[in-house]
Amino acid sequence: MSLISVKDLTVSRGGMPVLEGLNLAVSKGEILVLRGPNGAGKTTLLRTLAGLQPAYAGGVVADPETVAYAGHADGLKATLTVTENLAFWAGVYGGHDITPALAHFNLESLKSRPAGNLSAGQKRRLGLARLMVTGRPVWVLDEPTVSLDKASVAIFAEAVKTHVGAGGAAIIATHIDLGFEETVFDVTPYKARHDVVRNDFDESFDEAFR
Ligand SMILES: Nc1ncnc2c1ncn2[C@@H]1O[C@H](COP(=O)(O)OP(=O)(O)OP(=O)(O)O)[C@@H](O)[C@H]1O
Repeated sequence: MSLISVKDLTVSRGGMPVLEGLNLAVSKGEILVLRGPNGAGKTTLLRTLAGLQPAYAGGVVADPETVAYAGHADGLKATLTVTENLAFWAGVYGGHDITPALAHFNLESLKSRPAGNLSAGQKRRLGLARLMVTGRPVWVLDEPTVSLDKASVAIFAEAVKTHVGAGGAAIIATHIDLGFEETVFDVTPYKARHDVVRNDFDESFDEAFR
């Protein structure tokens, strides 16, 4: 049985359909990697899967409290320390131990540092460590490796493998090969017809005619 599925889903941005006719399902142990060019609609789809925006048509089927989402913004509290941030999220999600997350993402030496004083890559590591304290089965991740160095990418990939190996699942938009045994879902063929004109109208063209 799938942990999350969508049937004939249309997702939208600014009230306009971006992708339509989407059918997909993810079960325990599976990693689904979303591909498609910039602006294709991957973020829009992920945000809809995570329940951060409503579906335009069709729907997402998942039990409540299924998805943990990590998007472009890290969602960190700048004045709280690394430990306090993780403890905060553990509290929100139901009290999971933060020790393995601190250890796995090499955050122990930074644990008393306010999140606002971390480097971009360290912030990203903390944002991803947050996933481990949620206890949620489906990790929905939008370009999770941005700002990460090679070693941190490997640490992140290991966390995902461990999570899915323990019966979780992940849906990830990424342009890089993370070495997973994954199912690839290219969103390109699902581009909504209504979106064609708007997407083809690029900014330089716009500038030239102001
Ligand atoms: N706030 C907004 N209002 C209207 N349209 C938007 C808004 N944000 C994004 N879009 C448009 O929606 C479409 C889908 O964007 P989305 O961010 O989902 O693409 P993406 O596949 O994640 O791109 P990337 O690979 O660049 O991150 C794009 O054409 C984009 O320009």
